[in-house]
Amino acid sequence: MESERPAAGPSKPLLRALGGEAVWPPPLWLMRQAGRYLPEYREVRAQAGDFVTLCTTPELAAEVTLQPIRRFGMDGAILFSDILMVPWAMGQPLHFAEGEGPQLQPVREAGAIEALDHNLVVQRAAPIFETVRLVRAALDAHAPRVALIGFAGSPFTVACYMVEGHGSRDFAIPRSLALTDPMLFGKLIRQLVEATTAYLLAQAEAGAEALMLFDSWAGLLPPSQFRRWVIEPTGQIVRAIRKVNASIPIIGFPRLAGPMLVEYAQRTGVQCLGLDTTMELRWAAGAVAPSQALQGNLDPLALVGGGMALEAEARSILGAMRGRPYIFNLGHGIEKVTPPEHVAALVRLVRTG
Ligand SMILES: Cc1c2[nH]c(c1CCC(=O)O)Cc1[nH]c(c(CCC(=O)O)c1C)Cc1[nH]c(c(CCC(=O)O)c1C)Cc1[nH]c(c(C)c1CCC(=O)O)C2
Repeated sequence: MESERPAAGPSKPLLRALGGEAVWPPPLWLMRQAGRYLPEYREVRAQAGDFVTLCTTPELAAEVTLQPIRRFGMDGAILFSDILMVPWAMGQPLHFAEGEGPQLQPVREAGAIEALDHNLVVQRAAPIFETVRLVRAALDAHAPRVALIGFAGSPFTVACYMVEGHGSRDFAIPRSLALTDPMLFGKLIRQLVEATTAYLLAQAEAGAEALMLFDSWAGLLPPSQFRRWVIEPTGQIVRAIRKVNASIPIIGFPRLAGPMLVEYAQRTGVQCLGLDTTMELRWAAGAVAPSQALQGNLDPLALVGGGMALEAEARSILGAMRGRPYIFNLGHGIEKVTPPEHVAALVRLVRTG
């Protein structure tokens, strides 16, 4: 199937970097590059009504995926969806309240956790795979250098929202459950490993060329818990994907992992490490294998502010990463108050090296 498509993987700069090549100037994309800082996104978002409808209407989700590519010409397009669409597809009611972030009906007891069904995911998420197909066809036709990135949340971060029911600074409820009833928390994590593997493989089959696992809350865990709930399940997903798809590159993003990045890089099998804003880049470069790509880690606030500080921060990152496989990105998602012209300026700067 893949051989029939134009511009096969290896010629795309993003895929070459993920393959371990020191491409320069480095390929670039930005976490949350589609979103509320773009007026054209706000227009489609208003048309869709609610966020879940936007994520499950392929024509609209494909349109917002492509908006930042048209405007700025990044090297990667990331599927427009959300990490919480996996619990939604497993049967957990999800709602995005205006200004409050996601709201889920919390699952905390054995009955509620056992009632979730990971087997439903591929069927219920069908519109999301259709979005992948539409975006890939559009890129093949109009932007053959741009690679399509599929994604999911990692089991631990997704479980945090599922158990807590909404965002939190410390996710004390899920972290307590993991300590007091690890058997039950482990059941939830196992369901998520199954669901996430099937969900990512279906994205790959629909045309995604790289996959990313977002583990936004990994850094809340002490090392023993980090090994058990971050490294183990992530490794299981990577190995299960590898059995079916030997080549698709996987980016892991264990946010705020600090020194645990070393074990994560060694033991999960990911091809690329996403780095958050706190990561010291030269340390990270020494902590992972030379063939493992790094991605990150500009402070999203530098992009909000723009000007000389943005230029200085971006240049310092480029200086530290030159000569190794690297993908320019932020260390966390774009802020909604980001002026689009600052994004355009950053793309120009990175492109000129
Ligand atoms: C934790 C997390 C979520 N979602 C995601 C994470 C991991 C990365 C991170 O830590 O930010 C990942 C995500 N969310 C979204 C994408 C789309 C692709 C992209 O452009 O990066 C991706 C990759 C769209 C979105 N996901 C969400 C929006 C904003 C919703 C809107 O348009 O109203 C977008 C564009 C909503 C969302 N979704 C989530 C929260 C906490 C929120 C509310 C925060 C907010 O409102 O900005 C859960």
